Amino acid sequence: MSLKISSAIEILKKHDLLVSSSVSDENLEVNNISYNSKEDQTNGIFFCKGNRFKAEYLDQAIKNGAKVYVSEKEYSKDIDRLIVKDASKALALLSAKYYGNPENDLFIVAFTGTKGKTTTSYFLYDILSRAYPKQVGLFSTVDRIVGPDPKDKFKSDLTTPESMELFRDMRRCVDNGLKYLVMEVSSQAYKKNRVYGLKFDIGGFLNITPDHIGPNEHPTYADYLNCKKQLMINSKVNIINRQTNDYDTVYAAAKETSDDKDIYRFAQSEVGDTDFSIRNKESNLNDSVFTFTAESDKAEDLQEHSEYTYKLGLVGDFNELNAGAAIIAAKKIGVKNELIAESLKSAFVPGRMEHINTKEHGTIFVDYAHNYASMNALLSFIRREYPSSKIKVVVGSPGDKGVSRRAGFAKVLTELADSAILTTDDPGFEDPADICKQIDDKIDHTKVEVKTILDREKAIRTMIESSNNDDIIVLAAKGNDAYQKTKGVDVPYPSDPVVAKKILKDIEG
Ligand SMILES: CC(=O)N[C@H]1[C@@H](OP(=O)(O)OP(=O)(O)OC[C@H]2O[C@@H](n3ccc(=O)[nH]c3=O)[C@H](O)[C@@H]2O)O[C@H](CO)[C@@H](O)[C@@H]1O[C@H](C)C(=O)N[C@@H](C)C(=O)N[C@H](CCC(=O)O)C(=O)O
Ligand SMILES: Nc1ncnc2c1ncn2[C@@H]1O[C@H](COP(=O)(O)OP(=O)(O)OP(=O)(O)O)[C@@H](O)[C@H]1O
Repeated sequence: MSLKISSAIEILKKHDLLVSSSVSDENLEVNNISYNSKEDQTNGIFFCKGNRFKAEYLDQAIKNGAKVYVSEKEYSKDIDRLIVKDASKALALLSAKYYGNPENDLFIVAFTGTKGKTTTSYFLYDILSRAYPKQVGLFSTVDRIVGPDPKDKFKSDLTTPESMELFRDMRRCVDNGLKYLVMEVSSQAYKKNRVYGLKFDIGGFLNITPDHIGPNEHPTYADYLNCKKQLMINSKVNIINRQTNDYDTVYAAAKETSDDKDIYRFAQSEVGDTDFSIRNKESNLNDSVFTFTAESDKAEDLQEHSEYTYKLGLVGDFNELNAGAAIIAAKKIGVKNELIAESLKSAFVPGRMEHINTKEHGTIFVDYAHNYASMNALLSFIRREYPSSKIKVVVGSPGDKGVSRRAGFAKVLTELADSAILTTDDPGFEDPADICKQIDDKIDHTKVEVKTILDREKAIRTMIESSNNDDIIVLAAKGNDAYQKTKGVDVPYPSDPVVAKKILKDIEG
């Protein structure tokens, strides 16, 4: 991989990002790119970016071999430099070029939404992998898959990677023979210009509710919405949940760059003015059956049958909605209904509505729901489908972020749970006992029975041992995370599904 400095200058000028350049040899071709001074920078281009950047990082990068740096400030006159208006935008554009513009060789489908990005991405990844074996990549919060070999699958650090890693991993996808990429795009990705300049073949907008607002994330809801809707502006074909909050704003964003014929709307209830409708036919604790109906001419054109019935192996009405978005994307790519149906029937998403049937202790769901909106969607679904079951929840809230989730959990537990055990979930630098107390203080104890057990494994054991076959236990918010983020360290934790299965083995054999 390489980048010629003259070409970098040309790209920066084209995007009106170049403020000044001080370059001794425009023909220099760098073959190293980095924004982390600790790495080897031999014959490299180094990017000074981020609020916490310090001048000494550049000194270290120069010592480590950097030949050129890109920055919003002139920190040093010791090496060649390109001074730019925005270093994160420059990083995205120049990384794409450095890695040989792999995005041009991939059909990219991206999903955004406050909730459902991971689930929908896995649904579509599975569908496309059946239709086009060994040709599909996945960039999700859980895993990044850059090739067909098991060694090409690894855990993600961010939902949407930093632009440099994004283009690096797209390059790996292309080199490994992949043709399709399914990815999640977080609002932060737009806020931090991780996907700057990237055009998506298909973009899906699932929903938006107030979340991710606070220090280090978005200052206001308006800023959050503005970042999220960028996916619609930057997608050729748009898939939009007709029932999302701020639908008019999202639709207008899609219209900025796409014709009506390239915008597909879908809805779960009779809202009218939609292209597809999803209607639940039946559901149980293992799967749900729903019809997917074309409601407009362009929707008719996309499907072989104007109505098709799917069985989804992941319960929750919100998952039918996620499936709807994946179905439209798959249809647009040309996958047949039968193949989509086969895939959805056996859908599995790590840590999302994973269910464990017990012999004598009810049904256990492990689910990543970790704010009011997602817990409300989850517990309302269970309450509606199983009105006579007791809903028992084990949950904690993380430290150092998302403080509003604590009041959200108190509210949703009061409204919908029968009993709860509050426990530890990624306490960071906070005391988990304080976090649990903050949740507990806001719960109406006349409506829900609450205990605090800080040891998460003990909390799960206590809940399982005290439950019987009519109960539904929800192990919430941690999904299948195999760590507890504690004081800056990822302390290993076996994960909720593993813990629950081990306890069941102990007590049920
Ligand atoms: C707020 C935010 O998005 N921050 C991200 C961003 O940091 P930044 O550009 O501001 O950089 P910084 O942390 O100020 O550091 C300054 C620079 O100094 C460099 N450095 C630092 C130390 C050193 O010795 N040498 C050196 O060169 C660093 O490499 C960095 O380039 O760029 C970093 C990578 O370049 C990211 O790791 C970091 O994500 C942080 C860790 C994060 O957790 N972000 C969360 C909020 C996030 O993005 N979440 C969304 C999902 C949200 C959702 O669910 O919707 C996501 O997409 O994952
Ligand atoms: N469409 C939806 N609407 C509301 N809640 C949902 C929806 N889809 C999933 N959920 C709930 O949210 C949880 C997280 O789902 P998922 O991981 O797919 O979303 P995400 O957008 O990737 O989340 P995050 O950004 O927090 O990683 C699920 O475990 C489920 O409880």
